Amino acid sequence: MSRAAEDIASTRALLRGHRRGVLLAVALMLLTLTAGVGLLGLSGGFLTGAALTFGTLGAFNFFTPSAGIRGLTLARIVSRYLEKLLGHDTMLRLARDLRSWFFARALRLSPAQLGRLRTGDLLARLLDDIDAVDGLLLRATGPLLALLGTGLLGLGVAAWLHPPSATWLAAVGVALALLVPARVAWRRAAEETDRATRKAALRARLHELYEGQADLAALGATAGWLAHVDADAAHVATLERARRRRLADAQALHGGVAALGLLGLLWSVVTGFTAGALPAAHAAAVFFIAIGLFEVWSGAGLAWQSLQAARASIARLDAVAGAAPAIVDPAQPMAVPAHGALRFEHVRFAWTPEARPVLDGLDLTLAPGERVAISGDSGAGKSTLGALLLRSADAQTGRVTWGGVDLRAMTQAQWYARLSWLPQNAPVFAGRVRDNLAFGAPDADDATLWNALSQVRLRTWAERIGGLDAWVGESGVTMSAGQARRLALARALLRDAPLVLLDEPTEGLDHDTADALLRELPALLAGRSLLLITHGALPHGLVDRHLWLRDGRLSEAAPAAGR
Ligand SMILES: Nc1ncnc2c1ncn2[C@@H]1O[C@H](COP(=O)(O)OP(=O)(O)OP(=O)(O)O)[C@@H](O)[C@H]1O
Repeated sequence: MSRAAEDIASTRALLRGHRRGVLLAVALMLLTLTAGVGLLGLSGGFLTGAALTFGTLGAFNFFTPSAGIRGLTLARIVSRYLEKLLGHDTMLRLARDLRSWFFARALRLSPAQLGRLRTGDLLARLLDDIDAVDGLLLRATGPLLALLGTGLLGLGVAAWLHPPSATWLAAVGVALALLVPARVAWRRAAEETDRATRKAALRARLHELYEGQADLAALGATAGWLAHVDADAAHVATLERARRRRLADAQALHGGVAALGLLGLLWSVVTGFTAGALPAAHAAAVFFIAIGLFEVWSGAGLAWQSLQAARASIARLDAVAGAAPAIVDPAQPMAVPAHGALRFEHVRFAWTPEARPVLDGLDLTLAPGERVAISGDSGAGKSTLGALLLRSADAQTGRVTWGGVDLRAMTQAQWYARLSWLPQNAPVFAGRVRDNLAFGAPDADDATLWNALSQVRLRTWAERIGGLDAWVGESGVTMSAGQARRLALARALLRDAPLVLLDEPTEGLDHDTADALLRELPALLAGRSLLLITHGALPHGLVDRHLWLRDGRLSEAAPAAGR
């Protein structure tokens, strides 16, 4: 792609960027089809002419048509070869660019925006919908243009040889051009959208079956889930069958109309011949051109169907890729100090316009180097506060500032460089221990990585499994929950950022390990500010202030027992 992927606003705009390759492939397609039809017409005319002048070959121009046949044969072979080569190359480039573009556009959206989509649905857009779209130009619009072009050329030659036959042929062509799309595509847009949506739902359900396999098995719910998968699959199969039936109907319709068309044409050329208006060789040429055109036009049904499917998929891709991101970088970001106080000023935030505000007039100041813990009932809004800090969403009123600069006045990259974060469900990635530690601090040497492991009490574990280059499985399957949590904590602490946000850092750890880690945390932070979200009891001296989140605001007073 010549432009930055994320600047292209729609699927069609991205497709337009490939128009040169596509136009060339369509031109080659047109040349191949036209050479095929021309070959059939010329051979038919030539054989008929040669047969009728049998024994008087001296009077028959043998050389011009046979040179034409050789020329068309060669042209057809070469253009077909180039068309396949170029067509596939263009399609693969389109598929590549569509995928990276869609991915880049989806990544611009905030986690809250993306979170509204099921992962399986996103996957379906990335795979099935892009499959339907990458062939749009070469399976749908390209062939339709080529069929039209070959048709017009064929009709032109027929009109030159015998205008009445060309008129009849054009009438049959118009009938086919109306009847075939009417059968496969007319008023089918909603069905194509439904088919794409159902396929995505099936993929999402299968993805969730795979992800939740252990829980479903433990709850004895696998059979029920599989029944849903079967029902979804049956629905998709019904839609696919209906689609294939429509295509088969259209082919049958095409065959019937073409057969009648040929009979009519035969009558027309025979009449022309017997009236002396049409030499036999020309009559045969017109007849064979018609056969060639009907053969070529038989691809129209599939092309129309592909066009409909691609349109539905374009709409699905644009629904994600065309969405405006909730968080955008300012055009002229302000300079941001390396260190400063973090401030929430009268922040009010609701996840949706209809929902009650989770944070309602919240104020908080975290001085440089200060350590503050925030607790509250489940659902009180602690993670929401973290989400605003991470800019997954922005406050509806009030503001969050760092060193006096509103977070919205700086770029996300500027802000993230100042923040280190341990989320509640911190991922462990399939890869080496080293990879899992170092992606927030890529320049850290081995000694620093080992030190980080020691700080979170994972050194012995790491030595036992083979050191920094040992492999850990996806989602930490080769680790205990506590080990995975500590690995993620080590990663957060390794990052050289002035503000550390830890969301339940000791979740999953036994009491003694948790207590020891928390006691050591101030030394590990080495003067960095800490915002600690926690449910648990805190050892003395860990934080400077312990605040409670209730009714959307923070207060120093712990809730009364029994609340
Ligand atoms: N992405 C989201 N979209 C819509 N609503 C959300 C979202 N995240 C949280 N909420 C809602 O916001 C409210 C506060 O949730 P939040 O996760 O911030 O609470 P919490 O204090 O962190 O709870 P817990 O201690 O159980 O983790 C809840 O009512 C929750 O349903």
